[in-house]
Amino acid sequence: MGIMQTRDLTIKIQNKDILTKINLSFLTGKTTAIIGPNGSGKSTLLKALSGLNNNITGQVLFENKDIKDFSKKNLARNLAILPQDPSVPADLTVGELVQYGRFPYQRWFSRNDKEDQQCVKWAMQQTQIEEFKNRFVTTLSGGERQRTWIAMALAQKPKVLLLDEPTTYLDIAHQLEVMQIIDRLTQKYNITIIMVLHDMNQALQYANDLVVIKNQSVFAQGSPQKIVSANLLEKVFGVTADFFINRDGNKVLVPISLVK
Ligand SMILES: Nc1ncnc2c1ncn2[C@@H]1O[C@H](COP(=O)(O)OP(=O)(O)OP(=O)(O)O)[C@@H](O)[C@H]1O
Repeated sequence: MGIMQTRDLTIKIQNKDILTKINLSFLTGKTTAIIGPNGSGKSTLLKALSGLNNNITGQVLFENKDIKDFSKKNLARNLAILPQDPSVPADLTVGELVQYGRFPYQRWFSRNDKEDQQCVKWAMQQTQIEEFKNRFVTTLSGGERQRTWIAMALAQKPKVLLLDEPTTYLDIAHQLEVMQIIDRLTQKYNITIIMVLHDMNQALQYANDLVVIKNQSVFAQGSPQKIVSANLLEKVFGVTADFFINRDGNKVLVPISLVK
């Protein structure tokens, strides 16, 4: 049994069906990638998993309990989400932003400053941003900024980290950097990662499990190395692709053309 499940999760927005009867289970301490065409409902699914979408029918379960039964703070101690395009106030330093991640642990009558500081330090170490601590977030490069957002989410000390396209806008080296941070979080700290990705090769290389969304439903779920095939790419994205085996023995793909 995975750390999170959806049961007949259905989402309509303004009377339009976005997701219909989604039944998924997410592996504990592993990385799950969610892929699918633009507009297929990936971000909507991620938001629903985080409890940010109240407009759902069906259930989202965290450790077998409906997330509706968690207080906001308690949920935030377990689940952290990094949206696609977070915006940052102009006058916030890296250290201050990461500190915000501690909000779910702070109470008006007692602040556990030492633990807060330790968690902030740990989060900044994991994402290698300690040297930027006193810089304004707005002055960072795209890669540094993305690591800062991840650090803020990590400061929450979540069991599950939800990431929406964490490598968009990054060059290939910084994409790898983010994926390696993610890898370490699962392997060393048993954090469960659920992320929306567009890059199928990143999913093939880094995800333990893949969820493919198409036409408001789950088209397939399973090990990416097993389920990604020419047939799947044709049916889901309408493209033909060639496959190769890389030096690690993993499948990689090269998209070739649109299916006529
Ligand atoms: N607040 C909203 N109001 C109206 N429609 C919405 C709203 N939020 C999402 N939608 C619609 O729901 C559908 C799914 O959107 P979503 O952002 O989840 O897709 P996605 O798979 O993440 O897309 P992309 O790959 O382009 O980021 C889209 O048709 C979108 O226009």
